[in-house]
Amino acid sequence: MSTSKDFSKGLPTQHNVLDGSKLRVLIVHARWNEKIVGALVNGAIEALVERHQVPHDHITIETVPGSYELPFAARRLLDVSTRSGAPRAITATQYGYDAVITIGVLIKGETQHFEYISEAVTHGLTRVGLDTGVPVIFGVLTCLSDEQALARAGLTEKGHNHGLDWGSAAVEMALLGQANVMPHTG
Ligand SMILES: Nc1c(NC[C@H](O)[C@H](O)[C@H](O)CO)[nH]c(=O)[nH]c1=O
Ligand SMILES: CC(=O)[C@@H](O)COP(=O)(O)O
Repeated sequence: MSTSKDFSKGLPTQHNVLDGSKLRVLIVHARWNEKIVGALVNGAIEALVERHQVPHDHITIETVPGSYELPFAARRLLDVSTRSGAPRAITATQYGYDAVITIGVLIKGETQHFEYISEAVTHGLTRVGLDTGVPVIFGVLTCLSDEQALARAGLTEKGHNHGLDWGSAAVEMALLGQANVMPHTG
């Protein structure tokens, strides 16, 4: 049984060896809650580049106003990626990216806006992934306070930047099903 002392948040590290050097990754992030979103985006990029060797020029970053726009933008940007003449991704889909990381920070206010947006974004992003066959990483924090959001972006003393996990999740999911890429996890 783990205690709070040896409990560490985030993904375990055995998949950090996955080679993402041939992958093309799209990051779409909201501009709401800019400071927190910025830290999460940086965490995702750090994981892609430093843990998984994704080349900087294989990472495309686009922004949208708020989290509600993320599902539409993810789908639209995937669709135009097939028409842009960009080099093809390594996965066998018609799209130019092997994975999409969507990032936003929803913080509960006084009304039910938070609940409606959270639910719509969650379902929308799930749908984009299943409809396109391109893994869509759910990098949307749904927080009840500013403090919760800051901690999950690694901006507090004991916080953990979830963007790091999202970068690794994107690589793992992009490589899913490809021969000889999964480390033996015993
Ligand atoms: N309140 C938050 C929003 N709200 C904006 C919506 O996401 C959307 O842009 C607007 O309703 C227009 O369609 N977005 C966040 O990302 N975070 C929030 O806390
Ligand atoms: C995430 C939200 O929708 C929220 O920030 C909106 O705040 P409010 O409910 O006070 O309008």
